[in-house]
Amino acid sequence: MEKPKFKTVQEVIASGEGLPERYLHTPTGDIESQPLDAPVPEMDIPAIDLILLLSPSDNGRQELTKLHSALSTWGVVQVMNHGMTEAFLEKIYELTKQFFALPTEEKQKYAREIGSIQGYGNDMILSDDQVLDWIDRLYLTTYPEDQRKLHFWPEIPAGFRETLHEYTMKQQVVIKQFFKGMARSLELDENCFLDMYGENAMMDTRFNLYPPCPRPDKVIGVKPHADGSAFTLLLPDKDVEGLQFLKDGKWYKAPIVPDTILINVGDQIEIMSNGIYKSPVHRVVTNREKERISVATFCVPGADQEIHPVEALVTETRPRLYKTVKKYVELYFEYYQQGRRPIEAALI
Ligand SMILES: O=C(O)CCC(=O)C(=O)O
Ligand SMILES: [Fe+2]
Repeated sequence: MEKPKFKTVQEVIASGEGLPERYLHTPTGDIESQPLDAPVPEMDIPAIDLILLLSPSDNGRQELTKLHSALSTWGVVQVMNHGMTEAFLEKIYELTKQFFALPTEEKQKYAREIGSIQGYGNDMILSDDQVLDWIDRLYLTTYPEDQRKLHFWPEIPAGFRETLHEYTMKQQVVIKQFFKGMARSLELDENCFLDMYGENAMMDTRFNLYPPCPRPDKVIGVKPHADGSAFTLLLPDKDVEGLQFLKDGKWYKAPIVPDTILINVGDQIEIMSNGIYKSPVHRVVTNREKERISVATFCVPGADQEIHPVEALVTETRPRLYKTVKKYVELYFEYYQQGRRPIEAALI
């Protein structure tokens, strides 16, 4: 059950009352006890040419090898040749910035209702001791179109709705190509992931604002988590770093590569690939001076789809790791706010 809502981060700042205790992390004694703003090395992930992934040429095969290597280690790639122009991506960033810069009363028209995810505001608080994330967000289901709740879709700034619709349709193309590329990189039939993902798959887009934060050493933007999606398309801020991935117990920062889309594997591809492709734990740290913006789209299999390891990836040397799951995302949110990894519930 959701606890009462708290102010948005922008409202906390505007109130001038200082930093509420509810945002402060206390050291736990493990890796998380380092100051959150400790410098970390940059991760070494490739930029993948999306079109080449579907090409039978030698270059295409090399691209598949690159993809396989990145997804089986980091679980993350940057994608180029995704069919969206620099100007179009710029428009999405601008509209996001403009939305969050609107007066509170205007944004509150799209406020999230208690107990549900869609809309403007902050994430659900599920327990009294939940440490709050330094993030305001607008969360919208964008696909299929008949699932849209348009009363949450901002009418101001002008063009927001149309651009989000256009972005959704363009992402659809990328999603299909990426699923096929992943299947090919594992020497599977090109449609095998797409078939499991289902015709009734959904897309949710989350617009994120991380305002400047007075205590980046103790306050986190998004606490460590892995995504519950099949995979996630992310437009990270073009100038301000903050996204970090965990590998072998250490944090690494994601590089900023202009005009690429960052794609990270989510738990459901980890399950479908029988653990070969990793759903990486990641977090967002805050910045003292600069605000940060990002736009994440979660690709979620249809609610009646059974998600399980693809048969061809279960072998004598690689026994089946995961059970069959359905409606994984529902289970996910419960675990996430408790700081637990939902995928553990799917382990055999
Ligand atoms: O802001 C980011 O770069 C990442 C956000 C994220 O991990 C999420 O929304 O799941
Ligand atoms: Fe995430």
